Amino acid sequence: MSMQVTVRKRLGSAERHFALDIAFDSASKRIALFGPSGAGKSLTLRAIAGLLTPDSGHIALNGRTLFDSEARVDVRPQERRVAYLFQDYALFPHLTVAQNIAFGLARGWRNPRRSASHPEAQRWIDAFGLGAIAGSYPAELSGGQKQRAALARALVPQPDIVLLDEPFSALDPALRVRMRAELRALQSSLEVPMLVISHDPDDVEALGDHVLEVREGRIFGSAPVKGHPQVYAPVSARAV
Ligand SMILES: Nc1ncnc2c1ncn2[C@@H]1O[C@H](COP(=O)(O)OP(=O)(O)OP(=O)(O)O)[C@@H](O)[C@H]1O
Repeated sequence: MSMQVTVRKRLGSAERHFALDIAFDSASKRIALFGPSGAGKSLTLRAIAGLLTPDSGHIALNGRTLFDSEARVDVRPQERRVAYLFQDYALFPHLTVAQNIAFGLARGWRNPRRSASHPEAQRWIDAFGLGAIAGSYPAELSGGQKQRAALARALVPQPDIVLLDEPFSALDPALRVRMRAELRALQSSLEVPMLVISHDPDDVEALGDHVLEVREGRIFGSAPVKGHPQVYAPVSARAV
């Protein structure tokens, strides 16, 4: 896996501005963007996914250019082979687990039929142990089942990377611990690289090998998580 990201974007109104100026390279399969609320983590993720157009910059994944302002390259989100997992998983409430997962394969706007069989979707249903609840609707699922269903839907189209935006933010602390462990186990068993954003050091510890700390729109520090615990230190404790 190789990822190069340089993104500059100015946002705001007359009274309030935010300047995003992010640059990093990574060869890790487990990248974590860590930093306080409002630091620019989600904006960075959205730029990688193609949901936010930078003012300037360059984004490449495994040598494939997804965005380049100078060369005027801007690959459409659906052609980037980048999966984006939203904070609340965004499962379709009116579709069953199997239909939600098959939706990852769907071309066009038609929902997958309840009765249709999709071997590629079935593979992930089996891999994630979702067979017993394949016919259930999202409202009937536990938090862990929702997470697995959303991940399965994201993985079905065989993305080059999965981006996870604060995957546990909506959970109570006990469930958060369980889901973190579950995602950690999935990371070990899956080949697909993941980039996770979080403001929780425990998430970073469990889910990242390459940690990038984001503050005020910039990469403030970059380190392998185990070797450099100073990434967790308060900003005042370090030289900027
Ligand atoms: N469309 C916009 N116009 C102006 N400012 C924006 C816009 N979108 C985001 N911002 C600002 O950019 C900053 C970074 O936002 P971002 O969502 O990337 O933060 P974050 O690090 O992901 O925080 P959180 O953990 O709270 O999601 C915030 O201060 C936000 O208010």
